[in-house]
Amino acid sequence: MNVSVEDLSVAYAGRAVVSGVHLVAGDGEIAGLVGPNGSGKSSVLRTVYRHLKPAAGRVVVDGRDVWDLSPVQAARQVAALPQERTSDFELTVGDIVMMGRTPYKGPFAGDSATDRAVVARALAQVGMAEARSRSFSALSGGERQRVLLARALAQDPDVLVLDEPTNHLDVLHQVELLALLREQRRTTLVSLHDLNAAASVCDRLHVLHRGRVVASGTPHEVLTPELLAEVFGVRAAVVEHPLTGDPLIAFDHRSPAGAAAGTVAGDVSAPAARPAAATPAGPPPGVTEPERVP
Ligand SMILES: Nc1ncnc2c1ncn2[C@@H]1O[C@H](COP(=O)(O)OP(=O)(O)OP(=O)(O)O)[C@@H](O)[C@H]1O
Repeated sequence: MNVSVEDLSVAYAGRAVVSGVHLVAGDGEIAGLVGPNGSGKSSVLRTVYRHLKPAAGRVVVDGRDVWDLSPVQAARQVAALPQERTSDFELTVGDIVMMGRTPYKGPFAGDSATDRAVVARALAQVGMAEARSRSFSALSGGERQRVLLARALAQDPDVLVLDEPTNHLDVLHQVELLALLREQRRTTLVSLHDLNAAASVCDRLHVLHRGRVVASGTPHEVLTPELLAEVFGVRAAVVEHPLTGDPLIAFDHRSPAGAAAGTVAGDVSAPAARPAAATPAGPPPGVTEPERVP
């Protein structure tokens, strides 16, 4: 099932933070949203999982604007792992994941055998089957994250929306979560700060900068040293991953992009300049000049 975000604008209390955004996730594709802090990734995703109404534009799933659907229809189509965290801390892990079955239950209906089987499967998929009776509040941040992903999977949606799903996860659990996403073959929109993770898991990337999409394409097309300098303000080489062939970004953790001039390579004592992205000189090839959102 296709998702397309068309000419989307988002505002908080009248202040526009996202403007004129177009992006797509094709049927069964994983589309990644990447961009610096505050670039608008969560705001875009909130409009897809109906947490936030667009100021303008549409979010179209399978040909229909999600904002025209009933809450139950929308919940069967789109499930989210949001950044807003649940406050239902007194519930057990099983209770939390069972919430994902709500769109399939009649009023006052109990849990069916199917509901229980789906919940058990979702917990097993995220490696939390043993924790089913534990209190959600007693879990670590990473464990909670995996339980909330299980809740989204139990919702059996056509479209998954995941806002920073690898937050709090150790590296093995990050790898497992990304592998699980790939296995799902569900249309997925995911925001990720880890660009190497995004390069390996996403079929398509959309780069947000100051509330606008400045580049879209495959990870190979999008993740260039020029874009990384311009948008993220970092110096990096992009090489081929020796194990997977995916783009592998080797960041220069010693100095930001703007510090290159006058800095002796390897001399960490040299003073660092401000990142280039703070005062962009012009767009790199293939990158549309980002405009400031008023
Ligand atoms: N609830 C809110 N009320 C007011 N402003 C908000 C709210 N949420 C986000 N913003 C503002 O909107 C802009 C975009 O924020 P958003 O969270 O969408 O960015 P992001 O790319 O997801 O950032 P991050 O990578 O830091 O999570 C920021 O300037 C932020 O301060």
